Amino acid sequence: PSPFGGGSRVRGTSSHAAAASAATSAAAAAEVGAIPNAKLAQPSAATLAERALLGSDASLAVHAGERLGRRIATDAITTPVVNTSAYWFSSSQELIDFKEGRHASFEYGRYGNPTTEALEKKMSALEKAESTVFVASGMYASVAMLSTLVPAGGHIVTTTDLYRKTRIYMETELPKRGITMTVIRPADMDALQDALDNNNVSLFFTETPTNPFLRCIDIELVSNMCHNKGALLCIDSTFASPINQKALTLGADIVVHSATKYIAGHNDVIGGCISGRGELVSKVRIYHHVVGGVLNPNASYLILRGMKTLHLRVQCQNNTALRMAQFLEEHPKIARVYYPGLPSHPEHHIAKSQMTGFGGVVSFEVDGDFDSTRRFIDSVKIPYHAPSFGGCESIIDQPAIMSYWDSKEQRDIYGIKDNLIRFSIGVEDFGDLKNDIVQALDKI
Ligand SMILES: O=C(O)CSc1nc(-c2cccc(Cl)c2)no1
Ligand SMILES: Cc1ncc(COP(=O)(O)O)c(C=O)c1O
Repeated sequence: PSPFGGGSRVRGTSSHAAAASAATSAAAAAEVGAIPNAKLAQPSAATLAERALLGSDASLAVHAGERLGRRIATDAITTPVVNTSAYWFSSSQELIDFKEGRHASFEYGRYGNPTTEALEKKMSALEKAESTVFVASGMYASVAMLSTLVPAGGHIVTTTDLYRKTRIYMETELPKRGITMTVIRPADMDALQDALDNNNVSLFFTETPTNPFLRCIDIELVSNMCHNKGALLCIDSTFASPINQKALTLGADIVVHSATKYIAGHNDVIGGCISGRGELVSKVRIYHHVVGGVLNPNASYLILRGMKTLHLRVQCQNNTALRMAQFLEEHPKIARVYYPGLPSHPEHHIAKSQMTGFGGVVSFEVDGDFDSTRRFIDSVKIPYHAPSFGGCESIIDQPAIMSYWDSKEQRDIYGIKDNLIRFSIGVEDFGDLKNDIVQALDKI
């Protein structure tokens, strides 16, 4: 087999790198994802070696998927961007070996890419997942998961507090496949049990923490409730990031992320990922290979590069957000603060039990009306008035305008008050952000 493990042949590679790559190419071929019809395999020798070497999230964020056994064999420290739409084979026999799972490659760009594969391995290491597939956006990740794991005519459960576009997709597209849905309030475990008892539930899909009220669901509890009834549990863990929460270790079957947010972390790329057991992720990957919401390898590189500092950024954002939440909760012009790290949060006890940090987003209600809230937003100087969250630059928005301007009815149904603010804390200095918020509050 090629010394470079299949299609990504790099000229001028050192013998060391070639030997490392050759040692992993056969094992890598069996890793789910390289060949969609491969039997579910044990982790490759390289993956096992990495796990033995890299114990902490900090080391995994920097090196997992890249330090040992990266399929792209060069002497470069960084993972090269493999810009190709197709992969070549040296002989018909090599192509047959690929088709039958003995030779690792990707055949065509929609079926995979070595740069993206390194990223997938890094995420699998951080989420303690058997497999991860990276895709074009967080929304596509949710769509691919729902399209694959919920059968036509199936029934799902989800929660009232949810990213609005995810809700819109489930309300408008799933019924076209005869799929029905029960919507429960995040803390209403009786409603979840009732839904599981009275429906053949395929999947419970929820965010935790949720957008925008940062409600928290007890992952271990709901996974047991679902599994007792043969239902799968998928957690959208975007607001937590894999640093603060490892949902698979708590019983979730699948985790999805908008990599656009904390994972890439620089407000410069859109992506998504699905992580979990190989048997489940392989089904999503096969769907993805057909439908083709492909993550461009240049985007993969930006996300890989962002993940190098994921642990540092998230820890900083956790700390600053907690200090900001505590400050806001004491301010006379703030009516209410929603932050899982505050004892006043309805699920603070759940967040403490399943999260190591509470994230960088603080939602709060200004003690005022629509116009005074607008004046506050328009008076802040450091946070960008923009959508999205989780990046280095602080972002602030008023969901009543940003996400729900088109529907007063929806705002009323989901409790999106005119004075609600979402504040995504970046990695700026807390003092600078606090002073900026103070001067803006002084103006209302
Ligand atoms: O609604 C959209 O399609 C994108 S706009 C959107 N912004 C946020 C959001 C979430 C947390 C904090 C902040 Cl500042 C913003 N969530 O969706
Ligand atoms: C919780 C959550 N999941 C998914 C998404 C969608 O991700 P993307 O914008 O990468 O499609 C968002 C977007 O804000 C989100 O807040």
